[in-house]
Amino acid sequence: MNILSPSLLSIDFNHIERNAKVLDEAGVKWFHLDVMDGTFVRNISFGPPVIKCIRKVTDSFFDVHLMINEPIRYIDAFADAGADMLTVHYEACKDLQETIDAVKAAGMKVGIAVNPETPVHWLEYYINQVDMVLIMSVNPGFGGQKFMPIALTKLQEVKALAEERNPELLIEVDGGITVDNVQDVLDAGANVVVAGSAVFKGDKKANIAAFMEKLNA
Ligand SMILES: O=C(CO)[C@@H](O)[C@H](O)COP(=O)(O)O
Ligand SMILES: [Co+2]
Repeated sequence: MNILSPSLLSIDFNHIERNAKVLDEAGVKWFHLDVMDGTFVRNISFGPPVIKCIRKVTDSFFDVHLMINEPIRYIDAFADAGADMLTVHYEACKDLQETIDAVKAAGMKVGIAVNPETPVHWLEYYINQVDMVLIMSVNPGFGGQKFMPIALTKLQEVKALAEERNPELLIEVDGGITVDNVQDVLDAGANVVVAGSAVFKGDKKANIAAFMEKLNA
């Protein structure tokens, strides 16, 4: 069963309660929450206080994508805000092992995110310690960018590694995913698909239904 994780970066925050309800009713079980610090990426989004507010309007699984330097500093704050999983960037952690251990110790699931230009061979040291690997298919920082095909090769590499060492691994892909290219990422090994603009532009319900059809085919 593949998972759709809509990126709330593209949601209308003026009507967060109503919009969260639309997602829940459309069968969405995960919310992808993009946290940006203006330093690791050239954009600032939101942090724990906003996540805490969203937590009040939904029981969905909170898949929190941390695009922040040294995320280890904020693990307890995100746990308190209601995060279910923290995904930290390989490129943003001084000590990845210590960060993974700290997320687990705080009672959350843990993922590692990898930028488009970062290779994935080193993942073999961590793959059986984490719940998810996130392959970025755009340079992180902004929604609405074009999908980078380099992600397909990396998804295949992660899938092969996971089959050997962690068959339960969630493999997420994030950036530029649409109903037209989602099949390619599923075929390459993704089982969790993030989509922001392709979900929230236009008719949300129809967009989600179109994604669900492909994800559950
Ligand atoms: O992490 C990021 C961007 O850095 C993503 O989660 C995007 O926000 C997804 O948006 P689309 O590319 O689907 O519009
Ligand atoms: Co993201």
